[in-house]
Amino acid sequence: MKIAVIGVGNMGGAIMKGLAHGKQDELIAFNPENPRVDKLAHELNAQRIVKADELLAAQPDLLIFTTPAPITTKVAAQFAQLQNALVLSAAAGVSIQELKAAMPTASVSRMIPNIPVAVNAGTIGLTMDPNLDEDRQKQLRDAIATLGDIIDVKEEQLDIVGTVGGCGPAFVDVMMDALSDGAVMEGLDRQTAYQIVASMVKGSGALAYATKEAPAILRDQVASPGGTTIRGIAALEKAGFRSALIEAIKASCGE
Ligand SMILES: NC(=O)C1=CN([C@@H]2O[C@H](COP(=O)(O)OP(=O)(O)OC[C@H]3O[C@@H](n4cnc5c(N)ncnc54)[C@H](OP(=O)(O)O)[C@@H]3O)[C@@H](O)[C@H]2O)C=CC1
Ligand SMILES: O=C(O)[C@@H]1CCC=N1
Repeated sequence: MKIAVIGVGNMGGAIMKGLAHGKQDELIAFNPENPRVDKLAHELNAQRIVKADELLAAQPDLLIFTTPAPITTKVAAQFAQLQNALVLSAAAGVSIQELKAAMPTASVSRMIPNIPVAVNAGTIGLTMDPNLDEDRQKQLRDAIATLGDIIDVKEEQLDIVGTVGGCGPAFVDVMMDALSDGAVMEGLDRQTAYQIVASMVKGSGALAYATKEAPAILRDQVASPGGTTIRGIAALEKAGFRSALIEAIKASCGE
């Protein structure tokens, strides 16, 4: 499949890296002049295109929009004449209706991915164009399957899915940074602290994902009676850790 990523910044670059691991696609990096994008395209063996008319001529099968949300419909309008291409937008908060106004004949679907797609461990909330026939739905799903877990959601659920799944890695990064600081304060060297913390988060996520247990049940399995963990949990409660995370989700949702 010929896949053009439109806007090769943090998310577009992560998607390109994840797709490149699959190696079965022809990738196009569409972005204004930028040496960073030239370098990435070179590393991933992707075609580099700067001008809209060149992208039209290349006739991609799938356009993935990872442009800044406020300009996405304007950018999309440049490709309105592309026939038969699938369109998948990752722009947070830009509706299918708005995108269809910019590309009236295109089939437009939306997703909210997250940065771990770069290592094929992403979480992707997907709202498929309801007018796509089964073959085309399969084509689109197969095109992004290698990037990680795909969770089908209604468009109105995409914002909250996007917040938890899309912004979530940054919240976890803050937590990992703080845990590493704590370990360094107790004398561990920083690099070892980062490795331990990343491995621990990976394992905790894998266990929760595999067992589908409520996080509270998993927590109770760690916190031995009279042990060290419950003391740490009490300290987290005192500092308002859980409340801070709930507030973070609310703030990211615009409340
Ligand atoms: N970052 C994330 O984790 C997630 C991001 N998203 C969505 O992805 C989109 C991009 O976010 P993010 O990657 O963080 O942002 P970045 O700013 O890192 O990337 C945006 C990219 O778009 C490029 N760009 C700017 N103008 C144009 C244009 N006219 N045509 C083509 N490309 C253009 C920029 O180029 P240059 O820098 O060269 O100017 C840049 O490479 C947003 O819509 C966001 O909502 C969704 C889920 C998660
Ligand atoms: O920060 C943002 O707006 C984007 C959307 C989800 C994650 N990053």
